[in-house]
Amino acid sequence: MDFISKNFVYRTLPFNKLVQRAAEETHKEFFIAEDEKYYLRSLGEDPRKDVADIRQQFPSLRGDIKFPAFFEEEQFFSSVFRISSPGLQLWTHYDVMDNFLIQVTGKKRVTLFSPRDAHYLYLSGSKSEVLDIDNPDLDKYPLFPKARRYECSLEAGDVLFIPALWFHNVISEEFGVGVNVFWKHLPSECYDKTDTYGNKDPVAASRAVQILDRALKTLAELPEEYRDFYARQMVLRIQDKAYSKNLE
Ligand SMILES: O=C(O)CCC(=O)C(=O)O
Ligand SMILES: [Fe+2]
Repeated sequence: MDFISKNFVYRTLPFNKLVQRAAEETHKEFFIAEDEKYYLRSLGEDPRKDVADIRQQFPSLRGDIKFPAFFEEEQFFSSVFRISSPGLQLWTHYDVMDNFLIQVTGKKRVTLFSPRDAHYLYLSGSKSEVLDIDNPDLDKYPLFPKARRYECSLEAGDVLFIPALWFHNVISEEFGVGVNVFWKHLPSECYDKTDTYGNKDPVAASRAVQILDRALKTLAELPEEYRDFYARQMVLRIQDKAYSKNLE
């Protein structure tokens, strides 16, 4: 799926039909093409306001789902049902919560990139513009090969811990059913209250970015030579004051 050219559409189907279509490679009934792929990412009761909780939206599955006991119930954020066709690839992105990705059936390849390699990923918001991570366009994305990648294969019964801010790209190698659970590891007030997907930046981060945008506008009032001089000082100050010395 390509979030820039939006090569996908949102459609409604009865659940059994969705499962049937996601499980077959060619369809007798389809929306666009007989080999189209399907992806379900479950939502909350009111998708604009509520977060997904598989225990509420799919109560008959409630008893089947036990989240690994790595966090307190009050840290729970959401649990998302994910069903995908074979061959479906989800763009590289980060989420702001810690996450267990639980594979129920099928096989997935998950490629992770460290948050520290973000500057090689050509980000647009929380998503990377590099879609074909196995065969990237090096004229457009020359720094991409510098990003260290960590790959793993998820099979039925496997659970992958994806820490907050770690980029992930997911390819379903088979028809797959999975569930993921996001939880807050920062104090609750750090998170954006309007976030329903677990991918809005923490409030302090969004505020800092807004202030930076204002600083950039202000710098633009200066002639080039001066703007360059003060911008470089500011970069050095950010590196000195805000970069972590504890991370490799
Ligand atoms: O497995 C998938 O389809 C996507 C998983 C994902 O993006 C997540 O768990 O945050
Ligand atoms: Fe994700």
